[in-house]
Amino acid sequence: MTDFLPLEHLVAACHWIGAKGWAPATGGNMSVRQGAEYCLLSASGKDKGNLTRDDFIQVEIATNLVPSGRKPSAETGLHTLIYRLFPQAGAVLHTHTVNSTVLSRVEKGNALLLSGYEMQKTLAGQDTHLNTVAIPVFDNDQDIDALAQRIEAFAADMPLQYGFLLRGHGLTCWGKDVNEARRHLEGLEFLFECELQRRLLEAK
Ligand SMILES: CSC[C@@H](O)[C@@H](O)C(=O)COP(=O)(O)O
Ligand SMILES: [Zn+2]
Repeated sequence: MTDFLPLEHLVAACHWIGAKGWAPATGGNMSVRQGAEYCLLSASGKDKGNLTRDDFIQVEIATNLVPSGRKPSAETGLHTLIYRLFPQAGAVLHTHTVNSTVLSRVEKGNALLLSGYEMQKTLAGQDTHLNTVAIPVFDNDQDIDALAQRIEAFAADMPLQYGFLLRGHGLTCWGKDVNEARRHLEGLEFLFECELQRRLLEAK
């Protein structure tokens, strides 16, 4: 695995996420696609800001089976769902930030609507602040299989793009490669902070 450049990029992304404080106290998980059948997922329960290559575990996308018998993320089923839904997805990042945790609770509906922000253009395919970008919000669940099934059913009617929020939990986002997933994470996090502050100020 030493020559697998996307994994090097992912390890660097994990360190960046840790330095940002977006994966506190072992929260968060990260993965990268390894061909059509497998992905490499962060080990469960580790400090994601300090991961090394050896902390990534191969998982079969179709089955969630782990050839090594090691223990990947408790949220493996959400990563493999993204890789199954989107053959072009190359990396998935899940973070626990204050903005995503709070905003996903304040928003009572099933989507966070973002419009009027120039930074929407950090999201692939968005070219104007005049669009409305809907980020789905799913109620959190400790049963990851059930949660993945709920998300998959939603996606059958309304294709997912960029990422989704888990209420009171955090953001899961992806991209065609680690760089794009990082840009989506940073862009969405910026937008969440703006939206939270806008709601706070306009409520006064
Ligand atoms: C630190 S509690 C958070 C976990 O329950 C989970 O939501 C999480 O993001 C990290 O789980 P992990 O199994 O380490 O990938
Ligand atoms: Zn989590």
